[in-house]
Amino acid sequence: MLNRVSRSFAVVIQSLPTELRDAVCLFYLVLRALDTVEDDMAVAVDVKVPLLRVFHEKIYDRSWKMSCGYGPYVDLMQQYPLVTDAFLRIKPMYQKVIADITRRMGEGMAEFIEKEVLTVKEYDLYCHYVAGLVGIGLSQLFASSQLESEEFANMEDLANHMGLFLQKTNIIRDYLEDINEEPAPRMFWPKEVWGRYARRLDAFKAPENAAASLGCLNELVTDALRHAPHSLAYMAKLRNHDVFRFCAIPQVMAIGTLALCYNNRGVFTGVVKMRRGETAKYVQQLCTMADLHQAFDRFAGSISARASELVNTDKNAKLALRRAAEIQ
Ligand SMILES: CC(C)(C)CN1C(=O)[C@@H](CC(=O)N[C@@H](CC(=O)O)C(=O)O)O[C@H](c2cccc3ccccc23)c2cc(Cl)ccc21
Repeated sequence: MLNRVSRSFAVVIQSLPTELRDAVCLFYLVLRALDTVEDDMAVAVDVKVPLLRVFHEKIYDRSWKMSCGYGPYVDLMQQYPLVTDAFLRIKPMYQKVIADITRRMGEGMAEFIEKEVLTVKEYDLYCHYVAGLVGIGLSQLFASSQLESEEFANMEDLANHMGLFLQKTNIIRDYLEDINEEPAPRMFWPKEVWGRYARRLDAFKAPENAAASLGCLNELVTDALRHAPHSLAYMAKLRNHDVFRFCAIPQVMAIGTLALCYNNRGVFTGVVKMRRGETAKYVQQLCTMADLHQAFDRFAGSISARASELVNTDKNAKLALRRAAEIQ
């Protein structure tokens, strides 16, 4: 099931120590199911909101399943009792972490079903709900398994930054995929930012708005870079090699994707993704904090180089230079 819903990440989960692998795998599948409910536009709001809020109880109910979702997730939802059977077999202390995060995330998603992301504060709050909480839950699983120290049971701030870094990168990268979504695109770019560059968010697709689209894109990439030093601080505390790789690989992919996106019109015309060859290289060679700093330095350096060329035309270029310097 896991292999069908994720590509490279499934490999990374499977390299976790046995003690954690099943718990993290189930955490991922429970979150995927919750995300499938949130994303399914065919589910009426007055059904979806209560379901998001009660989902943390459904994950204990062997009879629960649902016909919703798209692509590989339809199977996941139809065969959900398989996930529940496995969930009920892991240790109760792991079940509790997963259920508590699912409850907090479901509440947060329900809050945003009928609310647009307007301010950067709401942008951070939405990303906290859908990704920051994942980091908080993973940290609690790491602590409970005793593969990492007790301090991870209570590291909400740094764990939250880990999630925001990944989620903001996805939101920035997926502009075109999200804006072309039928029937109603759900956009998460904060209006407080894009509203200073255009009257409508879809205006960035038009070539005549290229300069405005790049100004907005660069500001959002610069905002996402804010989280990188905290992600590095979080990962520096990890002691288990497999847990470190599990956390570090998505973070390196994220800063690599941000470097690719910076000042790149490709974000508005096609799909911007790191090449498989490049990602494979990071999956192989990422072992130590030195490797991690080297990877972050490389991508932060690439953003610095381009930002320094924009200092005279892009009002955020100086801030981008400062943010990148904090990382190097
Ligand atoms: C929204 C998200 C960023 C949390 C999704 N998320 C991640 O992005 C995956 C990576 C992933 O799914 N990559 C996709 C590629 C892609 O989506 O572009 C793949 O198929 O390889 O990693 C995260 C993830 C991994 C390790 C540590 C984390 C700390 C805080 C928050 C999330 C953390 C994840 C861990 C768990 Cl348990 C559940 C979900 C996630």
